[in-house]
Amino acid sequence: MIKVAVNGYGTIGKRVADAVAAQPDMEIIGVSKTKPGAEAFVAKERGYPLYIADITKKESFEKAGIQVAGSVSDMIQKADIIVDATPGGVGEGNKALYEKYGKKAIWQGGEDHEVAGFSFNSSCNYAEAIGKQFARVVSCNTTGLCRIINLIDTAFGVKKVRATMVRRGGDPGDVKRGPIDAIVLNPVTIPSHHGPDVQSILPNINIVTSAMIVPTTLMHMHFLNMELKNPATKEQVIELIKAHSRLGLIEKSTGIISTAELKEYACDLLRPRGDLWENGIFKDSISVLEGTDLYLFQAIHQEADVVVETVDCIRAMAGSVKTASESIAITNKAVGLTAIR
Ligand SMILES: NC(=O)C1=CN([C@@H]2O[C@H](COP(=O)(O)OP(=O)(O)OC[C@H]3O[C@@H](n4cnc5c(N)ncnc54)[C@H](OP(=O)(O)O)[C@@H]3O)[C@@H](O)[C@H]2O)C=CC1
Ligand SMILES: O=C(OP(=O)(O)O)[C@H](O)COP(=O)(O)O
Repeated sequence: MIKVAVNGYGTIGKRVADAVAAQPDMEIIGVSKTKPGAEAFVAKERGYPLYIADITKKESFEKAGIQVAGSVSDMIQKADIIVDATPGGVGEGNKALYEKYGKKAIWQGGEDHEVAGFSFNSSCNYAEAIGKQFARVVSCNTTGLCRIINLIDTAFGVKKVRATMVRRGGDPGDVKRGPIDAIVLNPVTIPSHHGPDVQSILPNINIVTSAMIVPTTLMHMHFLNMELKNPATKEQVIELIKAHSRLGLIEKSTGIISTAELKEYACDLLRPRGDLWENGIFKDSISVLEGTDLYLFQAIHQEADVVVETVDCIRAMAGSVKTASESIAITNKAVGLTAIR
């Protein structure tokens, strides 16, 4: 069994812990937080040993009824690999600790590519991750872009991509974020960081992205245009999407035309926390104009899509499973992911 520690048991960390715990070849040896809170009680209920960043705060946790297993250093020494899910920009500061103990580590998209020197997406570069010591799972938006762009590029060749991300302002549990009533150009400048982030995995893709933030928490929405090198039909694109286990297809017959309805659908499907691990591509939006001009809308559940990618990254770095298709199948089966159709 691969012994996994989650350093940062928050929005992403708690989901990664549950996804790892569900795998037949992995186990959670510990999770960490900096202060007592609801998620500490969830970790206790799940049986995940809780470690803390500052061991001098042990008394505050124990006063709250939370048993502390030790310090983050203690946790790291017990693990084979650490998933760093601390807030964006915090994870970089933990690298020295991982190096000190000679441990493998995976960061999330809030860290720069340079922190790990390798950015990961299971359907794009799984083989390159095999045996690596460090990796970064790219952010939710970049994960969603890489999945579909790589699929279309492999089938038809992509001359250029133009994409706009309409991003959620914060997660449902983020009571300190916004905006409340504005459309915020973020960034105002074009291109946004998403294009170069995609190129950290798909370096040959000509891509320009733009992004904004709006008052919603449920999901991001992408407008995607790809100019193809070779002609395609809408039907061919749909068949390719259907054959990809992390690309969901939202049928017109569901009546779903919004992130709220899609989230409700995921909840009704009894997904854990209503999580949509796959891209939510709106089938009716798929258009191929003049044979080579592809358009589509896709919803991205920011809290979820990186979670299954992180599990595959663990497996690749451990070297236990050599192919993406085999790992993805194990991961998807263990968490209960059958992409929506
Ligand atoms: N939220 C999202 O939609 C997405 C986030 N990401 C990326 O995932 C990463 C994590 O983000 P997210 O889960 O949202 O963050 P959260 O703020 O939800 O969780 C961060 C966790 O890290 C803990 N923490 C904070 N500082 C430290 C520290 N010094 N040592 C150990 N643990 C610490 C926090 O503990 P405590 O609460 O006790 O302080 C909390 O449990 C970021 O890189 C982010 O960019 C990627 C895709 C989507
Ligand atoms: O990290 C993320 O959310 P957050 O930093 O806004 O909490 C998401 O991955 C969105 O980030 P991105 O827009 O850089 O992909």
